[in-house]
Amino acid sequence: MLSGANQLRANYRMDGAGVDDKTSLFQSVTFSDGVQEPCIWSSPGGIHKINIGKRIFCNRSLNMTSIVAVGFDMDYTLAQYKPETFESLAYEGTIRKLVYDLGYPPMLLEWTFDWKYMVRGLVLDKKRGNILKMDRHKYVKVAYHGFRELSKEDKVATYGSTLIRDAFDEPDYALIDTLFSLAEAYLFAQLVDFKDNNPGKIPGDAGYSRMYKDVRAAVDLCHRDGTLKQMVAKDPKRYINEDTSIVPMLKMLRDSGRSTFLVTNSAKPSFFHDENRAHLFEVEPESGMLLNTDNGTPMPQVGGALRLPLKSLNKSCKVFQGGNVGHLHKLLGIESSSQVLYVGDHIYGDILRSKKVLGWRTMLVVPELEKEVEFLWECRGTRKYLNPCGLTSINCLEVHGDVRAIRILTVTYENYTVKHWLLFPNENDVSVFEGLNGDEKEKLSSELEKLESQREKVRLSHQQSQRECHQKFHKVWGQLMKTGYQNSRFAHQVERFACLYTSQVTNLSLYSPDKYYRPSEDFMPHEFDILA
Ligand SMILES: Nc1nc2c(ncn2[C@@H]2O[C@H](COP(=O)(O)O)[C@@H](O)[C@H]2O)c(=O)[nH]1
Ligand SMILES: [Mg+2]
Repeated sequence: MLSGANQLRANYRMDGAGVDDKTSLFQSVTFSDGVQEPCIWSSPGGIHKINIGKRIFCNRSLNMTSIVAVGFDMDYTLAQYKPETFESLAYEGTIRKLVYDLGYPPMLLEWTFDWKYMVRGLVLDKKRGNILKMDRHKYVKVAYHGFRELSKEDKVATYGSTLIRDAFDEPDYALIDTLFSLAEAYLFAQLVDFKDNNPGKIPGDAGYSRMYKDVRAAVDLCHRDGTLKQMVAKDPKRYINEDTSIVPMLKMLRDSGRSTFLVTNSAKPSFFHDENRAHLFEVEPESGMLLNTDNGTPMPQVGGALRLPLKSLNKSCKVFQGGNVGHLHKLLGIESSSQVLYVGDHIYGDILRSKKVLGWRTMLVVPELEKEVEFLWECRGTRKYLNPCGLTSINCLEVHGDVRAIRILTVTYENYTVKHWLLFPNENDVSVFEGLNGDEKEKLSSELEKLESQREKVRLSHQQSQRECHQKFHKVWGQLMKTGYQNSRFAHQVERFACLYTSQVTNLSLYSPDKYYRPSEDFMPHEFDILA
């Protein structure tokens, strides 16, 4: 058992730079195979090639040398479920409960699930039957009623008022903030459509909120009554990715002197018992304690200092149910909560609460990120071209030495030049014609009309290009971390609460366990053009 940072051993120095690693620089590098790829420039001696999809991104400086213990969540973190099979299982189990236990029409049993349709970060409006994607200011940018997109007018009328400061939180809204919620969100959208098209067919003619409650209760039951666990236990390979790099990653951390621990709501005994992996955590292989949650044998309880004084903690017993962070820190020799790095997949349960309530450092696992950044890399040129700030020149239309209109020529991108016109003063301002004779007025007027029509064309084509770019990420919801030009609400939460984020927990082993993670520089809008 470790008692402090001073006992850490730095066996692994893969990046060579260790404590003061300022060299982590993201670059496009052409490798010997001729392929240009994004890489990490990770050591003074050369390039340590890390695929961009596997990179660890940093929001807040984190010096691993001050981390004494690394904790892990289990489900969707160490146990990498395959949403295509696991969420389908949850979907089917939920439908069966709706039909057989809650009286929903049997035709639901024929429904199918598109596991790719819903994404994290969406918000369900339970009362209205809508699914929303919003930006970091909680401005609703994309809204669907069931599977029907709301018109811009309907969207603005329902959510556009800046006077109503809707928090878009429980109880009227539900956040899709874990991959476990993809199936219930999809089922909710299906039921909304079904109710609209089949009045009276939903039991008790329940409203949208009631339907959501039923779906939630049915999903919850699938998790509690063993429906899902039993199926996964029968054929784990079908539902969980076998990741052979987890054990080496845990060993690497332990060899570097860190304690490792697991804090989970889940019980996955097979992980520990297969190949005797229990030694990877502060768990005794023979104890079988994790199995006990399933077979009913009492687990050791650490139910709070009042009931169980610290001195009575049985050191040989390494699995606890309940308990509190004080006990855990004591067991791990943690002197300050910032010596703990916790890695999880749930932005609220694992990350926000660990950071805000416990003061732990955090790393969020976002499996979707791998594809997202790879795709971003591929279409980086288009994104630059779509950036509305990319001005290249400004010209003025002058009449009699007066500036009557300003023409802004925007971005030139790979032989494709877009002209964007901005008028000043605008065509409704009659002063633009003051002092001009009839011919001059007509000439200027037609010039302004041309500019206006060209501006409209550019605006529409720009909008279309932006839409196409977003649709490449996801046909309905676009880029996970963006909503238009703004960060999405999900991205905003990641930025605020996750010190680090990455696509897979095992990406930790691609970096030195002594790495000093540093964020990129922040830019305010006024600094951006000058410094970025
Ligand atoms: N009772 C419910 N349990 C749920 C639900 N969604 C997920 N889960 C279970 O939580 C744990 C998460 O494990 P962790 O390792 O990530 O902490 C896992 O066992 C799921 O089955 C739910 O809606 N209701
Ligand atoms: Mg989890």
